Amino acid sequence: MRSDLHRTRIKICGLTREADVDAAVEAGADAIGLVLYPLSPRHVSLERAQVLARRLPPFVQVVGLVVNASAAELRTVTEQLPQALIQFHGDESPQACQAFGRPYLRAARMRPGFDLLDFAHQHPDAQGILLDAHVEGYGGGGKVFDWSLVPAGVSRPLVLSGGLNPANVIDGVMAVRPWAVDVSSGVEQAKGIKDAGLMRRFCEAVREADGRLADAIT
Ligand SMILES: O=C(O)c1ccccc1NCC(=O)[C@H](O)[C@H](O)COP(=O)(O)O
Repeated sequence: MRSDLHRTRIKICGLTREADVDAAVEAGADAIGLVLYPLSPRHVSLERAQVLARRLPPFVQVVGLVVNASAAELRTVTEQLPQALIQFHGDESPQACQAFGRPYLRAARMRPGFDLLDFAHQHPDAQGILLDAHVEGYGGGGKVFDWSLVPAGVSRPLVLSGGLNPANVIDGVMAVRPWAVDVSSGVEQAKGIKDAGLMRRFCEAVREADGRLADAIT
């Protein structure tokens, strides 16, 4: 249940440039996502991720996104980017996600018939479940899923994702009332190239949604 004081957290994902990291922080992002998956057009190496992460001020979280990384690769990520919250965005089992013993984000690819309640129960150590659209490949598809598929009572904080942008994020927050939202392509000029104005407008829209929900509660 949301309180009237809830501030929907904002993750902006797929950053590759220093100026975009700075602009995301300026716009009000609470987290920046760095795609460590080599096949993504938004991929950054661990060395670049360290450089970008060092720009973050206190209380802005870096998220390291992996897809079916090996245990050795994951160990390297946690050693070289120890401050990162890991986002599992592939087919990783609950055991694989929990094996490295740290909080993590687990992506769920939403589609009719998907049991999100059970999925969340399988991930008691997940700091959150990121709800993404079910697209070919693994993610970053810019596609909205049917928000009515999200049931009440999910046991882990939810991060609404998938095709969000400044024009639809208010509706998404009002519909799902998530702990946080996540956006990538909806604030881009091109893959991996963010638009400072779109990031600002996205964050402003999330604040507008919070205000409307607070007014509805009080
Ligand atoms: O962003 C990518 O390129 C990507 C590639 C492979 C797996 C996951 C990827 N992104 C995951 C994210 O967390 C995105 O922010 C999420 O899919 C939403 O993307 P969008 O619909 O473009 O806002």
